Amino acid sequence: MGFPILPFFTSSEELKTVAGSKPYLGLTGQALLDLTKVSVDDAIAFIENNSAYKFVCGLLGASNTLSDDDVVRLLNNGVSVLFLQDCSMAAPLVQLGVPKERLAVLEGATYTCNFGVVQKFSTSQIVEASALSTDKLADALFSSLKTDRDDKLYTTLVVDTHERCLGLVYSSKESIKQAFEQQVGVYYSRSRNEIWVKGLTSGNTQKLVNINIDCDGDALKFVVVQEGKKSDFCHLNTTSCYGEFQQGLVGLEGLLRQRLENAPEKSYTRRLFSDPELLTAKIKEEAEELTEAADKKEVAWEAADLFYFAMVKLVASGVSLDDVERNLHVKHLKITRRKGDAKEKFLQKKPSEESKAEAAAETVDDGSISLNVVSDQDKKGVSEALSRPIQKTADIMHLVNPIVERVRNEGDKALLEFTQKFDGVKLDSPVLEAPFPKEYFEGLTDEMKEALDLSMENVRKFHEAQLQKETLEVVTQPGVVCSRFPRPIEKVGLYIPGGTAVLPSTALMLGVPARVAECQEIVFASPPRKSDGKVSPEVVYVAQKVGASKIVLAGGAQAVAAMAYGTESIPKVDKILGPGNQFVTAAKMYVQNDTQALCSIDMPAGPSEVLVIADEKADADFVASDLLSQAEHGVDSQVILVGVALSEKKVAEIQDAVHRQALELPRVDIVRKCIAHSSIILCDSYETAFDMSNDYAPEHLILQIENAQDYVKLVFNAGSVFVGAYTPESCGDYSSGTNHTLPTYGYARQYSGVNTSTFQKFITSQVVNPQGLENIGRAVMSVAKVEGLDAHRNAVKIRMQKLGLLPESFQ
Ligand SMILES: NC(=O)c1ccc[n+]([C@@H]2O[C@H](COP(=O)([O-])OP(=O)(O)OC[C@H]3O[C@@H](n4cnc5c(N)ncnc54)[C@H](O)[C@@H]3O)[C@@H](O)[C@H]2O)c1
Ligand SMILES: N[C@H](CO)Cc1c[nH]c[nH+]1
Ligand SMILES: [Zn+2]
Repeated sequence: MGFPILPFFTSSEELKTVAGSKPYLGLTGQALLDLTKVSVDDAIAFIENNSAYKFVCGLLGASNTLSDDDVVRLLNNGVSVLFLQDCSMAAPLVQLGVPKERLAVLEGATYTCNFGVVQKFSTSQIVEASALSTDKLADALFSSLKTDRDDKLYTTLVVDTHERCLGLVYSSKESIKQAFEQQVGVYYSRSRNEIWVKGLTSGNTQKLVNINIDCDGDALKFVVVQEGKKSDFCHLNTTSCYGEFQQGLVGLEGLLRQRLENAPEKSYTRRLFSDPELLTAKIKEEAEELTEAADKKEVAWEAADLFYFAMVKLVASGVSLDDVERNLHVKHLKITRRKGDAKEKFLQKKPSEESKAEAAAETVDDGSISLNVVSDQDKKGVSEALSRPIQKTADIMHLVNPIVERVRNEGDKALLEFTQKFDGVKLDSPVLEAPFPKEYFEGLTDEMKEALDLSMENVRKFHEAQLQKETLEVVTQPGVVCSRFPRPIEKVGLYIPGGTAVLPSTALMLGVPARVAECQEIVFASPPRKSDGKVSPEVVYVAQKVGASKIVLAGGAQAVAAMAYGTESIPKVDKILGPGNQFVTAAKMYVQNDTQALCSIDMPAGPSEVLVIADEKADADFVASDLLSQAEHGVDSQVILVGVALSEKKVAEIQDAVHRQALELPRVDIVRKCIAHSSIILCDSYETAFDMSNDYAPEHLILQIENAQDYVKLVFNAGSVFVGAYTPESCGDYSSGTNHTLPTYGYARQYSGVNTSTFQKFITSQVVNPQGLENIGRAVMSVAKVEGLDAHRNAVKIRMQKLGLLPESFQ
């Protein structure tokens, strides 16, 4: 259950003064810092200097003003959980790499923490530290505590700071109050029937460190430091009421502390304390022996030796095991980890690929923009490298479902509200009707028109060639003619992303084939610009050219919902197509599954990704430029280089080119985050490289290898392939003629990218004449019989009997 009050520190000043003047606040073990007012440095200093507060949380303001770096710094330096006032604040933090369980979102009037302990904090339990007193803390405790004992005492477990049980005692309300006031172990003695200040007579007093309640509120736990000469808890002069503890690390620490004070002059421990060189040598020696130990017994033996000498070092340096454990705890809270590579001098030379990968990895130690390097022999590493940086479906759906539901139920009103919330634009109407007003084309240059026209023409040529117009006809048996004919999907909704970049190219990639397929109504949707609430003139130009009837001025899940269900001003469409971020993709998947929406989608086309297969002959600059062209799309994009027999030198050249080119890009911050979850995988053969690629099923596959065209036959899963050194992926993004709306997340295993048939459906028909019925009728009847579907059978039997194709007596 935890302590029922969360002291709230509302300023840096308060942190310094109140925490010092009210040491009893530390007994709660927890604190919430207002991160809109407490500086990051002060928050970290507070955690470092106040070890009593083991569970320190931070409250982010409704619109988080902390930079990503500050958030990471806080979590890496001991902040356990971030309290969020609004659920929409969670997604960007999760994207940043903050684990979900480290976020407590305000729901109703309660923050729920699921990290370390499961604890719900209602806003009434979050109380300003300056307003708290020992009485208030005790009263809050009493309101959560219960006892079923006749004497109304509370069962109290006493443990030391290593959570080892010292004994079981009882507390009364008065003893608890005194414990708060004095911060020492005060209980209630049942035998003497009076308040019992532990150690008052024996001298074995206790410093009280923490008070806590168990999960169902019927037992207290006091964490204490046993003080006094022998540090015994039990009246039988043993450390605990269950006897002495086993001589583990804590016992060794105690023993060495005593030895530090009184070890005989010539004893070995004394020598160690007074000869730092000897101690250093012993630690190294034992560490080496541990690395060489082979069987379990040997490893345990050598580890114990190493711990012994390490403990001598701790005691000699005045460092306690508590300090080490606190350090481990803060490290456990870190959300970014060091690479963990060993220093050069400790590395033994290793052969071949593995060493190549490690050597290459070492170049990324310093904030440079470079990819993680793994060898294909490292199966776990490869699997991690190829896992996509996306949120779990359940998590993203949790955010998207309420948006879709609200737009579905409240139409334009909800749509306009979400546009204001997520895109920062307040609009009067969510839709722009064709013919589009002149002012929407302002800023469009002739050069841009020409570029768009050229791209549209190439996309038209390639997609028109794909158009299936003819009716397919096959005579399966004499008298049985089967056919299939295409029809355009009537109303299509085309989503054009506009979050971090405006993509008029997507408008043409979707609009042109919709036009080629002769869809009757084309509706565009794209997020409006913050500056003036319009969409870019390039998007409007394409909309006009392909004959779109409307542009929905909205983005994200809300735009998808509006087109799927329709609103007062937006028509419901039959199919939604187009790429987008995780919210857009999740909303498309939602509406596709809702039979009430009656709306299909093209495919899951989420954050862009590319896999480049390169060999030693590849140009490092070309490879780097292709990786970066997809990395700049978004922080959740991923780029992978599979290197076939690459030399160390080549890997270094590529890393160097990535770094150099990235620094020149305006979107370097996005690139940096994308590259952080992107990798180079080193392998020996083209076959292995293609196996890996087929397994990953990338949206884009680039082949920068010798005789690239010959290897296309090895491609089984990919959205679109870019063959040879002079085929950058950007050509497909804009102008070559292929479509750039492609399956991501590995869905290239089962989906094709957008093509002309994506805008069509195919209807089959058949004609059966008497001769045909004679040829297939008996088969139909037999199968219908075995299925027990007599009406099916009758429909054939009646006809065949009238035609005289069956005897009258046929049953
Ligand atoms: N697979 C493909 O074929 C393909 C093609 C082009 C682009 N893309 C990808 O499309 C994506 C475009 O993403 P984008 O973000 O730039 O634009 P977007 O238009 O897809 O998304 C922007 C919208 O997301 C919504 N949003 C943002 N934060 C939100 C939050 N916290 N909660 C709810 N909704 C929120 C807002 O409504 C905003 O309008 C990129 O990842 C890019 O890589 C993919
Ligand atoms: N590469 C993206 C598809 O993943 C499409 C795009 C549009 N503009 C630039 N690129
Ligand atoms: Zn692109």
